[in-house]
Amino acid sequence: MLFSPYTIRDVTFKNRIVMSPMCMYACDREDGTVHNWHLIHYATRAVGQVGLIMVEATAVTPQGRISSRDLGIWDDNHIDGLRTLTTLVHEQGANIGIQLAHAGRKATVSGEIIAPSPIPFDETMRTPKEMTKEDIEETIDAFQQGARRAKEAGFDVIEIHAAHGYLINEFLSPLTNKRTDEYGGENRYRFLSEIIEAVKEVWNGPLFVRISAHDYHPDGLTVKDYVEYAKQMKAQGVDLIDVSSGAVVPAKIDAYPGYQVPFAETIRREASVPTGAVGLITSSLQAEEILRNGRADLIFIGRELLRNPYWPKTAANELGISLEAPKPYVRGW
Ligand SMILES: Cc1cc2nc3c(=O)[nH]c(=O)nc-3n(C[C@H](O)[C@H](O)[C@H](O)COP(=O)(O)O)c2cc1C
Repeated sequence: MLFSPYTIRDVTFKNRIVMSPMCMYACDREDGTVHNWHLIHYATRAVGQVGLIMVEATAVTPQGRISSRDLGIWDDNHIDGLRTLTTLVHEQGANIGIQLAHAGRKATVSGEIIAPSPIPFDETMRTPKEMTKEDIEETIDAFQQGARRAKEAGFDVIEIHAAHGYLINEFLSPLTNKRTDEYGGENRYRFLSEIIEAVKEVWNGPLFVRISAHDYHPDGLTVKDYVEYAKQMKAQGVDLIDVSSGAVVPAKIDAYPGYQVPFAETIRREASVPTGAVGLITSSLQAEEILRNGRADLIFIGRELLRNPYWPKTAANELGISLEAPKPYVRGW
C-alpha cells in the first residue's frame, strides 16, 4: 500500500509518502525568495523517492509570515525561484505541492499583526488588530494570488494551511474568534470557505486543506466539530484533508506514535473524504497498518525525513520491496 500509486484529479503520486510541510526559516534575505538551500533540501527528498514533497508554509502576504526568514508567494518575483524548485523536484520523479499560509496573530515579523479578534496568543506575543471587512477581503485575495502564482510556478498540489493556530484556524475556533459579524459565531467557517472558493477560481488541480482537528481545550473544538467542517470542505471540492492538531492556544499535548491518526480516521469515515495522517509516524509497518485499515489515504512524514532524506528507501527495505534507483543511476541503491 505505502508504495502503491495514488491519483487525485489528473495527478498520480508514485507512492503514498508525503513530505510534511516544515518551515526551515532558511531564506537568506527577508524577501521570501527561494534560496539554493531550499533547492538542495527539497530535491534531496525527491531523490530519496518521496512521492509528494509538500513545501513548507509559504506566506501569502509579508505580514502573514511566521518569521522574517519564511518563504513567500506574495509577489510575482517569487515565481522564478519556485519554478526552479518544481522543475528540480519533477526531474527526480516526485510531485510537489505548496502550503499557502498566513500566520495571523502568531506572526513574529515587525509591524501590525492581524487576527479575527484582538487576543494575543500568550503573554509573550503582541495583541493583533481585529481584522476589518477590508482586511478579510484583501487576505482572501492574497490566497487567490498565491494560488495563481503556485500554478505559474508548476506546483502539482496546493494545500491551504488552516491548522496550528494560524490565521484560518483562528477564524475556525471559538477560542480565538469572538466576532459578532458574519465571520463569527455560527459562521466561523465562512473565512475558510471564501478562501477555498477564491483559490478554486484559479486552480483546478488537487487541493488539500491542513486542519488542527483538536484544540486541546475544554471550550475549544474537537474532531466532532471538524467532521462537520470536513463535510463542507468536501462539498466545496477539497480533495484531501491533512489532519494535524493543536496550537490554537498554548496546551500540553500527549504526543505518542500515531497520536493524530484517530482524528484522520474519524474524519475519513464520518465525512467520507480522503485524509492524510501525520504525527510521529516513523516506521513502514505503522504506515502500512494505517493505509491497510483504511484510516488514511496518504502518510505525511515530518521529522523522520529531516533525519533521513532517504526514508522511503529504508521503508521499502523493511517491507521487502525493491525501488527503482534514482536517476541518474545510483550504484548500490
Ligand atoms: C521544523 C518544523 C517545521 C514545521 N513547519 C510546518 C509548516 O510549515 N506547516 C505545517 O503545517 N506544519 C509544520 N510542521 C509540522 C509538521 O508538518 C508535522 O505535522 C509534525 O512535525 C508532526 O509530524 P512528525 O512527527 O512526522 O514530525 C513543522 C514541524 C517541524 C518539526
